[in-house]
Amino acid sequence: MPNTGAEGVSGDALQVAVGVVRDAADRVLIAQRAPARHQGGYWEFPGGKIEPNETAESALTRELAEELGITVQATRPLICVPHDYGDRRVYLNVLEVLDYTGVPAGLEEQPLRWLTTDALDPAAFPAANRAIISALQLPLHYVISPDCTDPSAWLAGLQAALQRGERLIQFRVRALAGSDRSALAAEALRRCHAHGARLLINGDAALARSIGAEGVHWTAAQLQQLSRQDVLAAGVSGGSCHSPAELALAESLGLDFAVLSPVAATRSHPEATPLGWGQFTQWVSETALPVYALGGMRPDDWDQARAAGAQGVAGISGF
Ligand SMILES: Nc1nc2c([nH]c(=O)n2[C@@H]2O[C@H](COP(=O)(O)OP(=O)(O)OP(=O)(O)O)[C@@H](O)[C@H]2O)c(=O)[nH]1
Ligand SMILES: [Mg+2]
Repeated sequence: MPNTGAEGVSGDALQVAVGVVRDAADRVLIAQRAPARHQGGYWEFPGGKIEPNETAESALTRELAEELGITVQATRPLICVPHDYGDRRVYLNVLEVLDYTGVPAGLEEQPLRWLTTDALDPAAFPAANRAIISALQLPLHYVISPDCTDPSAWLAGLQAALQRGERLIQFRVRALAGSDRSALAAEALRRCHAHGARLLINGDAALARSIGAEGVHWTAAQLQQLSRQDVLAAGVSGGSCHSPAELALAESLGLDFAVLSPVAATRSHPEATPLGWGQFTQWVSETALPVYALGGMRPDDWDQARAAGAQGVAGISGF
């Protein structure tokens, strides 16, 4: 996992290991921080400071034994979140606990709750946790639609993706205009909702609003012109990024996630120089946002993307 321990871009930030513990009903465990502690009163995911000789996983194993009385057996990185509280800079290394023994109990008298990920309200958590909650609510795949010349073939492709289990779709249709385009978007949204999937409209907040889509996918050019109000009004916001500066802008605008490309060479953008996983990992470690890897990705590449610090993979062909 990127940037665990005292080295790297996080500088002198306090390194913290944070765990997402699930029950058999797939609810996640949260605990309330005592009033006198840093960010006291807020709810948190259990965890604590990483000692100098520990990895994020070994620190989490120790903290969850101390705080909850459980034994962690297996973890997987979810997201890393750098955050500056003003009085303290933290770098949260968030791990999903895939397997544990024991029954979690509040051994430090902290109140505990189990919630579905949909029920997690960022306002109840420290500010850094907004990114963790976004990551928990976003799937491993982000499907970007191909352009549309034949609406019935296009809809059949969408239907196949939904039937395969895809749950986050970007409507990226530029070859149609006017009522043809809005009718296709409305039909796409209807089909998405029939499968519990969310639809983001590429570059067109007005269309998203008029059909009631979940949100907008902003182009890199649009990010340069946007305000935080535009982002708030859009619902769920994703954005296209190609550099650390664009990732920082997306984060400061309050987007929910970013897509960083191109990771590998692609036919759709032959002129662009691929980042490779090394550059990708470095840049992603510096942003709090969940980031999808785009460019030459296949659906099965999600675990390699996760290991590089990504939320998952995005793509058009093959998805
Ligand atoms: N455990 C945890 N810490 C978080 C979360 N979000 C967040 O910003 N933090 C910050 O991470 C820092 C370290 O966490 P901690 O206070 O649990 O550390 P710890 O268990 O070692 O506690 P201690 O200070 O009692 O020894 C705190 O500044 C806390 O505000 C979260 O979801 N879980
Ligand atoms: Mg703690």
